[in-house]
Amino acid sequence: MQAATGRLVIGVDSSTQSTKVLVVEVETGRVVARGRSAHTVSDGPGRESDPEQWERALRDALAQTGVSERAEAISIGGQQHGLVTLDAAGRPVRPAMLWNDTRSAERIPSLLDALGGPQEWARRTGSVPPASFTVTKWAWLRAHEPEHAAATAAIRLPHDYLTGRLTGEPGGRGTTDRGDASGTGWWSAQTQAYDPEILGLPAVDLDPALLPEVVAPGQPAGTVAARDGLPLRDGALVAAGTGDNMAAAVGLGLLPGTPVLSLGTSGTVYAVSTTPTADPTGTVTGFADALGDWLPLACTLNCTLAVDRIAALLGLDREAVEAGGDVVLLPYLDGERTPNLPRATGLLTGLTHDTTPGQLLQAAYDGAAQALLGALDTVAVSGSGVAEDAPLLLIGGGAKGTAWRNTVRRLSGRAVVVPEQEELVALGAAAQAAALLTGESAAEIARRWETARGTVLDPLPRDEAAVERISGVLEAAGALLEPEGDRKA
Ligand SMILES: Nc1ncnc2c1ncn2[C@@H]1O[C@H](COP(=O)(O)OP(=O)(O)O)[C@@H](O)[C@H]1O
Ligand SMILES: O=C(CO)[C@@H](O)[C@H](O)COP(=O)(O)O
Repeated sequence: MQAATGRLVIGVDSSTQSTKVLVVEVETGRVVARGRSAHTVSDGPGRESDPEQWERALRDALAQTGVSERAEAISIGGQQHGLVTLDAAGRPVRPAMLWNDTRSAERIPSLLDALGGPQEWARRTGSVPPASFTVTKWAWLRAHEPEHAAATAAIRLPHDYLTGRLTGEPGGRGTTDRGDASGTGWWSAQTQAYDPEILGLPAVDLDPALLPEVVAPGQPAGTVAARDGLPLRDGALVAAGTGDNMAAAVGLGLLPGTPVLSLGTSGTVYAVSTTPTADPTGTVTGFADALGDWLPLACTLNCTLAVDRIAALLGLDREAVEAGGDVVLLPYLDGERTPNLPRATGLLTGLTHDTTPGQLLQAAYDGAAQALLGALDTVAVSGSGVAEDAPLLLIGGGAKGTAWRNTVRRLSGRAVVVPEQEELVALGAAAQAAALLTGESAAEIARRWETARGTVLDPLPRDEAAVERISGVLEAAGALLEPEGDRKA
């Protein structure tokens, strides 16, 4: 890489599978160095990661860049929703329960009832909380591990935890931002503050003093004060950071009218909206964005990892897809959130003697992609200005794959734009950090950096037959996907 001469900032993406760090030149947006370090996630009934491992991964990834100590500001984008519980000394009480841990689904019916039903949750918070949301995880912890709940002196989201490790949380009050706060379930989209009634529900019973301060868009969280071996400059500015999807929206300089499809551990589809949204069906969560607008979003639990797993089971390379056949594969290996089937398992139907392994793999791509594309109409609410034929911005690790690109084109019938820049979450975080130095808005900076520039792939005729096959199987599957008594727990 060319030597760095200008002012530098750091953007971090602490996502489910890894930490990615970009060192970016403020003036030009040029990425001058990068680092990456993997995380481990538990398997078995839950999905957990050790927050201290994220910090070690951050240290490794920063050190790999070789220039991190030159940066004047840093910001963290992180996987949304995870419940990080800290004791009075600021150490994790237990591993974090992640966004894709569905054990807390059992708490949802009573939480919904306690506030007056899904409609009321949507009206207040913008979302009907799925098992991903922090509020359901906290309710689960109180019910199953009361000793851990009692030992909790502070609650943080993954990005808040890392921000706090940088700033040292002066006065013990950590920070978050409106985007990530809007995925907790206890932040009100109406008042844009924590909701005392939700925090006071018997199943939640959470003292707001345990929660971080919600920093206003564009304001810093503090300065680097607690380096603890992190290769950063003392006194460098720390931006508020945000959830990874909000960070990617910033990183793309996203404006209303452009839908985004992100293919990573999670699949997400979203657009910026100038008005708050409230979908009482729960398909779309009405998040806030990081900058003062809104980010209606649908998310699946099974995307690139699930498809890669099916390819591995078949002994195929992930690109070895074949067209044809009538097989349908719903790859709900981790339960699913869209559609909301937290205890579902994968379902395969339509096999014949003629079915080839490549067709089975293609069916896995189709099942994963259609779950997201089917939610696009609900994301395209008024305020988001998304037209029926608006091209889709395709991002995330999966966007590098030809099979993913072609599946999205074939099932959406839309043109697809794949940005040249691959790490949009980290770039968005870098833009947040740069905004602290220049006084511009982070999205303006990203637009100045031309981060959304990329290859345009023309639309393919929409494969209506495949879309209908998938919805037909979903409708007919009933109890196979939603075990009896699922919603009564
Ligand atoms: N060249 C590629 N083609 C298709 N998929 C890819 C390619 N490279 C990486 N991936 C997929 O990207 C995924 C990781 O994407 P990423 O957006 O980094 O995930 P996350 O942010 O959830 O950790 C992997 O699960 C892998 O399947
Ligand atoms: O739960 C959601 C969005 O609501 C996920 O999108 C998480 O934010 C995890 O993101 P990745 O690690 O897959 O990027």
